[in-house]
Amino acid sequence: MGTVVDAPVVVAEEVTENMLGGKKVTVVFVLGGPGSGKGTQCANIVEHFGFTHLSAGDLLRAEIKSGSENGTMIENMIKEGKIVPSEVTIKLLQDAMIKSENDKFLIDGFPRNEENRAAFENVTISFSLFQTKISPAFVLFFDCSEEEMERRLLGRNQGRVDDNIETIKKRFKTFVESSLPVIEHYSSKDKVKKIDAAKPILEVFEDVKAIFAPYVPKAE
Ligand SMILES: Nc1ncnc2c1ncn2[C@@H]1O[C@H](COP(=O)(O)OP(=O)(O)O)[C@@H](O)[C@H]1O
Ligand SMILES: Nc1ccn([C@H]2C[C@H](O)[C@@H](COP(=O)(O)OP(=O)(O)O)O2)c(=O)n1
Repeated sequence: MGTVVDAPVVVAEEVTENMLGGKKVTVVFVLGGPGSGKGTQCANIVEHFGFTHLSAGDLLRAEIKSGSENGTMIENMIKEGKIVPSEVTIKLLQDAMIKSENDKFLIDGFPRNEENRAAFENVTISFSLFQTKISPAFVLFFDCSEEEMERRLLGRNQGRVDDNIETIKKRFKTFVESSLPVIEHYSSKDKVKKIDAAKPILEVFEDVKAIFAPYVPKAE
């Protein structure tokens, strides 16, 4: 019998729960197909419940505009309806969370695939052996038909390079193939709060409000 030599294992000195930038954070993932109304409802939640809204798509579009070295790659992925590699998106989200003075975050449009999810759950803080495991308090899922989402995206009129019928079809395919499995994963852990997002904006917000009731900010 030969000698079995174990491969060296690097172990984090400490694994913490939801600690980031010296604070304990509350994270809600906001998921749903393109055009399901995530951004619209996040704006309402910010106003009523004091969360900070971090849209993965907005952060990626800002990165393109800033002229960063990843800009062209990100733009091409977005035009093709594909998902940008996790390390890029997670760095943007992590930096924004650390920079913010808030400790309650709505993370909109993330995680969009299994790679996004697994990578975020084991974020390693740079420059240290500390590792923090960030898991969401719950996942808000806006459920809407493709027909309705297509109508909304074609009417959104924000000059986005991906709101054209050809890219929209690709985004729907990516959503079904890559994002729905993430929702199923959280569903199996009883973490998904599903909303009927086909209703008018104010009615959708009534349902959202009921879910966020435990997060009413304390009166000053
Ligand atoms: N419940 C709704 N009913 C009708 N239109 C909506 C509703 N929610 C959002 N919209 C509109 O649909 C478009 C897409 O909404 P948005 O919030 O940008 O979606 P997402 O962030 O999921 O892509 C926007 O033009 C928005 O004004
Ligand atoms: N986690 C994410 C979120 C968005 N993206 C890219 C790919 C998506 O099609 C675009 C647009 O996402 P955004 O959330 O802004 O918009 P939609 O939900 O598609 O309307 O950004 C990504 O690569 N990874």
